Amino acid sequence: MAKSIDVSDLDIYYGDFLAVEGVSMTIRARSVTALIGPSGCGKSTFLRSLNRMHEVIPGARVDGKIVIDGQNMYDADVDPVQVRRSVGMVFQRPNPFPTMSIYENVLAGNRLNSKRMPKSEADSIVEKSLKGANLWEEVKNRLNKPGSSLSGGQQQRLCIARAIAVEPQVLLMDEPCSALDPISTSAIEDLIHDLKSDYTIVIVTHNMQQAARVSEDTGFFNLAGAGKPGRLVEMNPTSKIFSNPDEPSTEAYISGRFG
Ligand SMILES: Nc1ncnc2c1ncn2[C@@H]1O[C@H](COP(=O)(O)OP(=O)(O)OP(=O)(O)O)[C@@H](O)[C@H]1O
Repeated sequence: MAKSIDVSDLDIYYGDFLAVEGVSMTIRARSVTALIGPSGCGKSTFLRSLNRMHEVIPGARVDGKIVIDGQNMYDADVDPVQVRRSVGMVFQRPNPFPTMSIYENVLAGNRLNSKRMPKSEADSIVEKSLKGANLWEEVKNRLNKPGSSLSGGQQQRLCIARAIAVEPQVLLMDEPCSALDPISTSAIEDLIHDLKSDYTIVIVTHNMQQAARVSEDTGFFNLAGAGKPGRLVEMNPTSKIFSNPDEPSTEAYISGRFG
């Protein structure tokens, strides 16, 4: 079940360095939220805080709340491994396990999480996930070939299949198309469109057209100045951000005047 996410007063640190300050936003369930802004304003840092990947960096921490389904993910009794299971992530560069088969790549998260699984159940997860990632038809006859035998765009769809195989509630995507050609990018964008009926999706992108094409809501992050933390300047429906934003700096950024 897709869930909405309520972020309040979130500060994100690397040691003493405050990288992102005072973010509050609601990310709607079953919709796509795009995060845009100039380099270094903290988009990826914020994204990683949404599934507690940020804290794997020594000294990294957050203050504030991220509530999913009534539960603050940063409460002391919440297991970060469980959070990462329910909030999946897809990275900039496709990162399938290169020597592992396509079949085993899809199951990698399930194998980590669970007990032994009957072959029939594994087969059905693999088929369902690859269908969900729009990759099944292309690979169904070569499931035992290595993940590295696929094209870059196929590898990224394989990573999406791996992420959805554990049935997360939320899917985070950090510039998922930046290493892909336009045709593969278009396939991933179509896939994002299909996936949003089941998942809450948050995507970081440098590509304004992509944000406009795929998302319902957009958050614009910016730095108040050199050495200052990144902040969420404006969060609004994507159509408004790209036609009539509230803030002059959003307008300046989307019209290419900086960043
Ligand atoms: N592992 C780290 N340790 C210390 N500081 C970091 C680390 N990762 C990022 N930062 C700093 O945090 C700030 C935000 O970086 P982040 O990568 O989140 O920005 P971004 O908006 O995603 O940038 P880009 O668009 O270039 O990917 C930057 O000042 C960056 O130097």
